[in-house]
Amino acid sequence: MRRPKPKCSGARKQRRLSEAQEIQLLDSWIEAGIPDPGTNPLAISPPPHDAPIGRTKDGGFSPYAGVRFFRQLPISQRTKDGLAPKYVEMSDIQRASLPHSLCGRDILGAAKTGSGKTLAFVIPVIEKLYRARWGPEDGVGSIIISPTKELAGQLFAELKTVGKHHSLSAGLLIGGRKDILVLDEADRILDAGFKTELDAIISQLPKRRQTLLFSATQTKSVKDLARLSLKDPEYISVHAESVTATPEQLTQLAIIVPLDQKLNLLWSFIKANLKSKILVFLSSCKQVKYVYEVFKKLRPGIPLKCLHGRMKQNVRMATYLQFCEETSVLFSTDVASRGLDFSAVDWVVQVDCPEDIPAYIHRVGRTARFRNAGKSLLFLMPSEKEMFTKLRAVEPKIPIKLKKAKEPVSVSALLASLLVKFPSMQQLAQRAFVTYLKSIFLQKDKDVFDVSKLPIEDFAVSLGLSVTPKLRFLKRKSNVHMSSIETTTEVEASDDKSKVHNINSQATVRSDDVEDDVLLPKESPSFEPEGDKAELSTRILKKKKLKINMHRPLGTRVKYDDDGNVIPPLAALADKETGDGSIHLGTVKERYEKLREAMKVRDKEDKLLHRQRLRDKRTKEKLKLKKRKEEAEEGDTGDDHSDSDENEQRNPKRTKIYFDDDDNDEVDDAKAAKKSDSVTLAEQEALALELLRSMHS
Ligand SMILES: Nc1ncnc2c1ncn2[C@@H]1O[C@H](COP(=O)(O)OP(=O)(O)OP(=O)(O)O)[C@@H](O)[C@H]1O
Repeated sequence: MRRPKPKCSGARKQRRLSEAQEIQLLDSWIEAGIPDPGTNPLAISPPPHDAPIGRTKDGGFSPYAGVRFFRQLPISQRTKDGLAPKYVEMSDIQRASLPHSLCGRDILGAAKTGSGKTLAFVIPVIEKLYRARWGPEDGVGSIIISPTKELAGQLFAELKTVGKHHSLSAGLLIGGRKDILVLDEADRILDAGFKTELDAIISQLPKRRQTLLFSATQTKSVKDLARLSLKDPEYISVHAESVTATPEQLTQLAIIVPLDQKLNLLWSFIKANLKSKILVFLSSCKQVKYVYEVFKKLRPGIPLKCLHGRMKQNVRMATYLQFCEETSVLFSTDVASRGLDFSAVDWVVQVDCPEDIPAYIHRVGRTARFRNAGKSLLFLMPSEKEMFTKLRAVEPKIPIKLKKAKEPVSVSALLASLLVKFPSMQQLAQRAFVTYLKSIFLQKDKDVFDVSKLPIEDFAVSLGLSVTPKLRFLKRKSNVHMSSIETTTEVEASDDKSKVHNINSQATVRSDDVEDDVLLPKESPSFEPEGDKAELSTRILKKKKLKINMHRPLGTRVKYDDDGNVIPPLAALADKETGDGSIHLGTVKERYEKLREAMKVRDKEDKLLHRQRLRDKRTKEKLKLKKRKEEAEEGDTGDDHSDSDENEQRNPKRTKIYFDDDDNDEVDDAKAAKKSDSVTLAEQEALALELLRSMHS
């Protein structure tokens, strides 16, 4: 956001003067027309189209509560210029909230998806900072918190567009693994998954502040609101009287489909809608990855994309932007369910049932935005019919209708042959299988989600799997207390919203982050006596919680047999002739000698590679520096720049985007790897000797 550049200091002074005059006028105008607390500006009839705006002939000011157009509001000319020509007439939530927020009140706003809540807080933020003459030297003037990186990026873009004539500097802060945070989608941000981050931010905020909270499904929990210390907030719920909870222009359908037919139906649906922009919701990253990869191989005849929380930040952002532009199919987790304003989505297809009604409302809200039409289709398994009943029973209504499915084209056989041709997909399919079932198992609404009613074997076949992966969590359910499941699944929060709740403990876990049981090491009958099994499984759980077992020798690997059982170290060296598992000391020494030599060679190779990387990096940096120097020299030859132009050149952008630096990560990784390599040999030898000693003692 940049102010137009004045040519000389005289012009700058003039500009400062007019700024001060405008601010004074705006302050007086706002003061003169403050709406009464608790009143709804929508109930006030708008003034005539040609009524005066701002100061009136009698020395008073025009009213602004109840007006219909942005130009009638007491906001700066720069903001009005930023809004035009796209935004002329206000939406209901904007009309209802802006008169209150512009005069500094806290707001708790709820309005349907796609109804323009973003501008309802972007405008007061910009105006508040402008009227306070907030400059970069004053520090952070406003924080906008949103639950996902893409949404934060979108809000940042809107702030830049509307504030483009202002001199504010804005930054976009997005975390690497966890989010940093704008105050949009308030109910989501206030839920348990963001508690630590939000509390940390709130603790740093000044007591005297203005807080604006917006969502399509607003929280009214007194406890939640107390955490934010809202001061006499205005509760603005513009669609509270509305007949429907979802946009009126949205056509909503549901279809009953068995689990093993879902992919067939999805494929048939995509093939039947090749000219449509389709957003497909699945329950976990692994589901998304698998469906995206296999459908891509089957070439449906429309571009396919995927979006989930495990993707690199820059790829996520690029995918989001591409889907805004291009007619394609986007497979996504709930990371795309809230706030994102993809343009002109024709269909939202929910292949996996949403966890609750707010989740349903946000997902379908990605289509039918701002007076545009859209359609949504919800796949429900026979065991999930209760969700349909719940959706129909909610007030205000969700007008969803059941549709009969035609016989879909079967792709299961094609998927099976793909898994044979591309073995790496086998693992994707197994993971998709396990995480999906586990997410159903962990869902809290047991009226809807019941894993025991699902055709598990048929589901595996439908994914192309020839063998049904083991589901250890189902076995554990009968004889292990739920808390041990918690131990294995408790994970750090990420922005992927496919979270589910443990029924017993209400602990928040995410299906994506749940470990794949199919990959869990199992007890090895040949090396562990029967009685030690329980202890072994406890050890496995402990290791998983710690993630890194500090006591394991560096550079060691855990090996598994074909059934996924752990093969104890040195098992391969056991005397095959005696068959009793005994090991000759000479064999072991010989083995370690070989390993030692192999590691020396690897160590050397790694060091060479690392040096080469450093050399490449330095060359790149030198080239960059040289280029910058040349450009600067070229720039110096021109003499017709005003001083602000020079500032511009030195500081080409006042707005900054802060992303995680993946390159740096790589360098750090290389450093860490080098460091660990340097201790590997010595440690390896010491541990080997210790191991040998313990075996023969
Ligand atoms: N006054 C307006 N005039 C024209 N278009 C508008 C207006 N306000 C918002 N829009 C457009 O409407 C679309 C939806 O707006 P926005 O993303 O703010 O909705 P939202 O209520 O925040 O939705 P969600 O609940 O999904 O987050 C955007 O494309 C935005 O540019």
